[in-house]
Amino acid sequence: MSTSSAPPRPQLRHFINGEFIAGGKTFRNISPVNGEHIADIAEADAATVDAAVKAAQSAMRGPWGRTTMSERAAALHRIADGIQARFDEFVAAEVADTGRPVHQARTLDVARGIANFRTFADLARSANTDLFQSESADGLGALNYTVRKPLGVVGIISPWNLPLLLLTWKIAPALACGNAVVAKPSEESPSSATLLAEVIRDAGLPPGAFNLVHGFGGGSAGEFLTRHPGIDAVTFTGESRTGATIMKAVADDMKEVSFELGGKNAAVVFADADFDAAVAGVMRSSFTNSGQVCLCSERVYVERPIFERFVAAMKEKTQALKVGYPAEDNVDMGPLISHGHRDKVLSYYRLAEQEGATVVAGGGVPHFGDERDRGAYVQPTIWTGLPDDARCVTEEIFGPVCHIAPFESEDEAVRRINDSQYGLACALWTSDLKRAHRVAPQIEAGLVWVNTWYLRDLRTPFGGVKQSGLGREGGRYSLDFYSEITNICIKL
Ligand SMILES: NC(=O)c1ccc[n+]([C@@H]2O[C@H](COP(=O)([O-])OP(=O)(O)OC[C@H]3O[C@@H](n4cnc5c(N)ncnc54)[C@H](O)[C@@H]3O)[C@@H](O)[C@H]2O)c1
Ligand SMILES: O=C/C=C/C=C(\O)C(=O)O
Repeated sequence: MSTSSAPPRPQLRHFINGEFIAGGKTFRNISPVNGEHIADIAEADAATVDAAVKAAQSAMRGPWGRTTMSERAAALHRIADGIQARFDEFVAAEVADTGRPVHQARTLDVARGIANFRTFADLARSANTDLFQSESADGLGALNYTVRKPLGVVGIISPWNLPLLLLTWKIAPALACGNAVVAKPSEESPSSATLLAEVIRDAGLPPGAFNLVHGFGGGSAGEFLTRHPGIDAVTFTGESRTGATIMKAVADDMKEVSFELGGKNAAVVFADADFDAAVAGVMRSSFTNSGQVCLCSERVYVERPIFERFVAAMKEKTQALKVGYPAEDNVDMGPLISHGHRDKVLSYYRLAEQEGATVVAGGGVPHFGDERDRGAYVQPTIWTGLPDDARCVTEEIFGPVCHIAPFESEDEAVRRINDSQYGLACALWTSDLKRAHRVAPQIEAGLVWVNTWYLRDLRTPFGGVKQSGLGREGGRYSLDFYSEITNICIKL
């Protein structure tokens, strides 16, 4: 087809001080479904990031810095209304960038984008602060109370795996607490963030309250943002090693940081579990979003008496997964985010065989015989037979793959689950709730689900331990992170 008849590709621009601006350099947005060039994205240089930070600082000195909590809550609800009104456009944006199933984009990604704004609008409006009636030497006492004030300008850096969900998970509380924001989405998933900037503009936030810059990490927009002296706090979601790099970048300025990092999460299935529920749950926690969720289970431990039966059941269901186009009926899995990420995942597929794995299912690339063969698809994969110290059992792969191993006792399972540099999430399957209450607190992780996975109450603390993160966000934990808290003592 002649390119002259092809529709013009979208040009995705930065959003600074209430206006969309193009940058000098651009980079390509490539579809992971068929490898086509679908958009061009402006790449922010240091001057562009500086303009965004200065716009945010100016907003803090202007109308946005003088808003009340109620005014901000109303603004967040208007943003949620705006996403709702353009729901299908947000779905299309997420699907174009990531190739995910349309039904997932609808029921998870965009739905949570709306929920994030509504949750923090309501939380901010209803949140209390502390008050203590204190004793004093003269017996007359004192009152101690706290006030929350904005941090100032918050730099938000987000990943590509749940683009809108994870970006709004940070933007909503940051704005609710009265901060101004400069956000940089992943270079792999710029589209829904750009649409969000339109919605925020149309919701009437003052210029500079929210700013969006596109680009890469080191030596590009991400690093320019974290190193900018006008940034008061950085909230980052991404790989652990990136978190360490950012921590070094902000150390001299002692900026507040919140890190949501990598994981090598375990699922543990006891023999007394509801077998079918556990199989269905581990299928979800292994293959949702092509395994590209930080909470996914790449390590599965199954109590010996049901191990063979469990592996057979997982094999059957994994081989039955429908891998295909985002809009196909009943599609279970789309491609990975990019050809580069696919090459990383396939390198682990090869490594597993070198490390001695038994490939129970998958292990390669599906063949479609059409344009999808130019996409970033891999087969959902199951391994057994690897030792706990195998790289495929210790390193985060971030793809549709899990290793299943048997265990003999509860104590052994806990020891092996905790033998990891990561500590983000764990899914525990048992019908014995005394066991659940006994085992869950022993797990070195920020999040433990029992007889479910990725059931989210946005008021709860969310975050990881060890290499999986620093701090907690969610509910009042977000309000505390995105606020400066002052304690005031009044002598009576
Ligand atoms: N714990 C969580 O809640 C959570 C959630 C989602 C994803 N993740 C993790 O994120 C990773 C996948 O996402 P990814 O590949 O986008 O991660 P990544 O670390 O490669 O990139 C994340 C973001 O950081 C930016 N960045 C990269 N280097 C930077 C630097 N030096 N300075 C500033 N910014 C920089 C990128 O441009 C991107 O916007 C996985 O490890 C996954 O476990 C964790
Ligand atoms: O890929 C990681 C998913 C993180 C999810 C959240 O932060 C959330 O559900 O709020």
